[in-house]
Amino acid sequence: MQGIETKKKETSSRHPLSPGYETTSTSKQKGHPLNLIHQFQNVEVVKGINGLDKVVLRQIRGSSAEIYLYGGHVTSWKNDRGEQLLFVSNKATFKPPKAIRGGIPICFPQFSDFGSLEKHGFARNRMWSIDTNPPPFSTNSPNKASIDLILKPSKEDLKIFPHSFEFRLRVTLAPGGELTLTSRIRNANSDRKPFKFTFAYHTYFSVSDISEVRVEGLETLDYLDNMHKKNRFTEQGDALTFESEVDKVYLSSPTEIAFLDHEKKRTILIRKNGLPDAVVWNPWDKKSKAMADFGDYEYKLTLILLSRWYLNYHHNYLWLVLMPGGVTDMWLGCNAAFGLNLFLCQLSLYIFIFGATEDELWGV
Ligand SMILES: O=P(O)(O)OC[C@H]1O[C@@H](O)[C@H](O)[C@@H](O)[C@@H]1O
Repeated sequence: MQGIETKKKETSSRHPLSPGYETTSTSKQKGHPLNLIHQFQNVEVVKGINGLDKVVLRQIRGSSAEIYLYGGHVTSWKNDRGEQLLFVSNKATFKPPKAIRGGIPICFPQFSDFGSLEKHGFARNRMWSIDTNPPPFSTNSPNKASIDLILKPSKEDLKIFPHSFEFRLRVTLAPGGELTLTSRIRNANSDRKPFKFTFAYHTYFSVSDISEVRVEGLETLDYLDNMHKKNRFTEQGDALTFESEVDKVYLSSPTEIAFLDHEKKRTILIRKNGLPDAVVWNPWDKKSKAMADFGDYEYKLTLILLSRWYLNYHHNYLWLVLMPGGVTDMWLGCNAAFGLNLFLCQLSLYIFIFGATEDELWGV
């Protein structure tokens, strides 16, 4: 009884994009702020696991995506058949300060443990906020469901990373179910100093069985093998398949990578921009057992494919340097298609590209 009353009170007093808000007939009344911002029509903010706020994006044909404000973390991406395309561990804690295991963690301002910050940086375990007044979309893409999340450093963050920044994460779900994440990072230092950072989308995809998966687009590339002292090798063969632990960093990887799941008869296409490295990681059985928030056999159910800015050439890694007032965009688009015919998928990818150019994404 108490709970119901509280919810009523909160719902009526809150902005439609604030936590706890649900789309009701009342919210659709004329003049309601929700009706004034077209791109918010398919957006809902609800309570997720452990009471954490999450944004739900929906498309009319049935696809959806979920983003936790904790970490600016995409935890769900479903196609119009309702099939989950991302992996989240059954053991994921959804409890700060631990990052959520699975989905798409954002690694910023540091990738891995190369630097003085905590591993993979702090963005994945901070609370992000919703920007209710984001830059507009251009008129020829009115049907995208989209949310802009913002992360700015707290006083505590500035003690360990003394740079003022604004990180805008735009998550977009197109009518065909394509998911796009765009990260716009701005240097807001008032002392006019540049800062440097590394970055990654640490994407955990859901697969039927890792041994049934083939990755295309990385063959013949040079890679650094994290399992062999980061030594440099050249990939041989047609496509990547999996039969043991893998942790490889492909250098200068193409903007398009695909993986095919034979059992699910599904192809996922990944298109990235501003992210030259592609990391393929699967902990396999031994390492899985050592991770408290990862099931012993869940390595079979996920393909972890990171798109990152890091460029580690035998430890002489390059940071991305951002000048004062400067911005940089890095985006990742994923599109799921049925069947294992890459040509057909590329066709749909190109439709996707024309449907979501960078300019269009930012409405410029
Ligand atoms: O457990 P974390 O901090 O999420 O890191 C997961 C993994 O991230 C990968 O990027 C690294 O290559 C692995 O070595 C690491 O174990």
